[in-house]
Amino acid sequence: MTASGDADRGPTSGDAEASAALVGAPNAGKSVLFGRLTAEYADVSNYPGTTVETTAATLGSTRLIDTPGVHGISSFSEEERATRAVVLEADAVVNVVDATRLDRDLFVTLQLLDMGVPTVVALNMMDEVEADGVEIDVGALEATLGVPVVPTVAVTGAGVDELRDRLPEATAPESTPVDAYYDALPDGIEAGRAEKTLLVEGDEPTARRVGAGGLAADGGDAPLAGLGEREAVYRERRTRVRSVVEAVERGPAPGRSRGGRLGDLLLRPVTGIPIALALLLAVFYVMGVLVAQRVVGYAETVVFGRYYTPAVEAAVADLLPARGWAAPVEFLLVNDNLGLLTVTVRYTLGVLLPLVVAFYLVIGTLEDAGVLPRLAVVTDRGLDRIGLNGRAVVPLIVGVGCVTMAVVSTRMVGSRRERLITTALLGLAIPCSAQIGVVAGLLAELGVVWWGGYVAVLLGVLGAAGVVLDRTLPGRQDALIEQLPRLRLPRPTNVARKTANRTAAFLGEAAPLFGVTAAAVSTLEYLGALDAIVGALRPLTAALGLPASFGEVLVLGLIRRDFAAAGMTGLTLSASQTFVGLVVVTLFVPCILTMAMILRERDARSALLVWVGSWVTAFAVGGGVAAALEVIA
Ligand SMILES: Nc1nc2c(ncn2[C@@H]2O[C@H](COP(=O)(O)OP(=O)(O)OP(=O)(O)O)[C@@H](O)[C@H]2O)c(=O)[nH]1
Ligand SMILES: [Mg+2]
Repeated sequence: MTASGDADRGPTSGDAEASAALVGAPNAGKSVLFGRLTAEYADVSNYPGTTVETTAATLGSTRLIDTPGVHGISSFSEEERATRAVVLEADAVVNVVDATRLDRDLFVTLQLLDMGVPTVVALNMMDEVEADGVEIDVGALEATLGVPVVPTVAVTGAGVDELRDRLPEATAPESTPVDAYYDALPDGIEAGRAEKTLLVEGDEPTARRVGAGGLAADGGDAPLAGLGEREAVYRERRTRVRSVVEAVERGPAPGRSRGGRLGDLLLRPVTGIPIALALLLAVFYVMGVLVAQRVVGYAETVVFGRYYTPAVEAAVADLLPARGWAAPVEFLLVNDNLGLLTVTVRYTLGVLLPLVVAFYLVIGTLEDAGVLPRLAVVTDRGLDRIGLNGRAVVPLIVGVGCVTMAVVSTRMVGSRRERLITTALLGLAIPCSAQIGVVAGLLAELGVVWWGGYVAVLLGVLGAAGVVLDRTLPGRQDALIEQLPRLRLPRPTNVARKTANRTAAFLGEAAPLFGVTAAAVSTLEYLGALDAIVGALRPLTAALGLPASFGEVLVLGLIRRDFAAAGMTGLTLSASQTFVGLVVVTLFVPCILTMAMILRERDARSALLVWVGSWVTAFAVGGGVAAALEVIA
């Protein structure tokens, strides 16, 4: 259902099916509306930049497209290019406006109307407008804009039926003040109103498409000089936005709502840091104590230990003949190390699944509330010191959910340089949910101090790696802090749906991969080759003060770091050995799917940098921690 936006495509004709696109600022509620209108779930989170690729589904006979949030239809960033391409092709646009931020969001509205794109405005978040004590004269707004305006509360579904009904009324005014600029365009240009508007705004892909660059080049001017009236057009449009807002909005300036005050507390270091610590403790308690010790403990000892594993072993023994060829098959299926039907199933369903689901619930709740970007800001004011702007926070947060997805969302991070830094940090130091789950489980048995130590080591590595990358990569960072989302009460239905989606994706991806990995490792073991590999890794494991069997954990870690963490549950280690092992496993190479994504989104050099860098970091830091623990103990 997901189609990558073909960024530089111009309008094409002859598509039989009508299409409509949801377009608007980041975090305005497009994806919630998309879900309401089509019953297709698109990822929803309370921070800007959740949607990075276009998604389509049908609404009656119309193809409805969800797009990444943008503050303008242009080509400055990857999301904007994706959204611009969709807008140029769509037959109509549902412009989703965050009604609490009219002054910001009507810019896109007026731009769409200037482009002559048939538009219906969904005036979303009307519940929050009401809670703020603000009044918006919807009739007046509709009259001023000259297009249908439908107040909605996407999360409750209010207004969604009316929005669906009025979609066919999508329209645009005959002419707008931007028309005055068209005269300045070179003669003989073949472009519709949408493209003419983009041209006067100096949109380069459009200029290239209509050949305007070439036209101006022999006229002596710089290719876009005659076309780019961007400054003037934008200024004029902002003036119009202000006068529209003044005309239709009444009431207290969006001031200190309860969410606003709490949001401020999170941002101030004195209060924010203790809250962040409290949240970390809560995660530790939920993950480590409730889920790892109780649920996983029960699953391992009772469900698998008492019932499942003995039954499967007995069944395999009964079914397979005790003849020669059956021996390797039996080994593959039920060996104590990574038997396909025994240990692999236990790790996947008994260890990984409960922990992953629990962490998805935790992270989904935090995402829905909008606390994560704030915590990131307060706990890491030094973000710019490691060469990143505020937008990089989101991929790092997404990474805690799934690093593979996060690599895709680095698209929203300003420059190439910052994208590379963010990707590297994701690969090096951000553990994914599956991993955090197992890690928290293992650390819970050691106690809360170790949990604190683990978090501290990771933050230290994150900071150090950032500083090093910042110093060594050429270029400068651009300052750009995305507006923080408003704090909201998490919605259980969204959290549940998101968790279900992610769990299904996790099982679909991890289970087969684990099966293949386990079969491969068992085969190596049967052939005696595993011992050779483990032997080769022995100098490394010995340097960490870990037993040779940790080498097997590393082999699993080459595929996925959470497999490695799960593998550690099968070893007998002392507290400090467990800690060292977990640090190494966390910093070890990204899972192979993440590597594939880095190759797709970046290039082979970056992928190699991250992969080799992970080996070095994991063992350097692990060795350091091992040495330090020896000294303390
Ligand atoms: N109170 C309230 N919250 C809403 C409403 N619509 C959406 N939200 C919340 O706003 C947040 C953003 O919603 P999304 O649908 O992910 O926003 P989006 O426009 O798709 O955002 P991007 O994908 O980042 O561009 C989520 O936390 C939603 O639950 C609404 O009408 N009222
Ligand atoms: Mg979205």
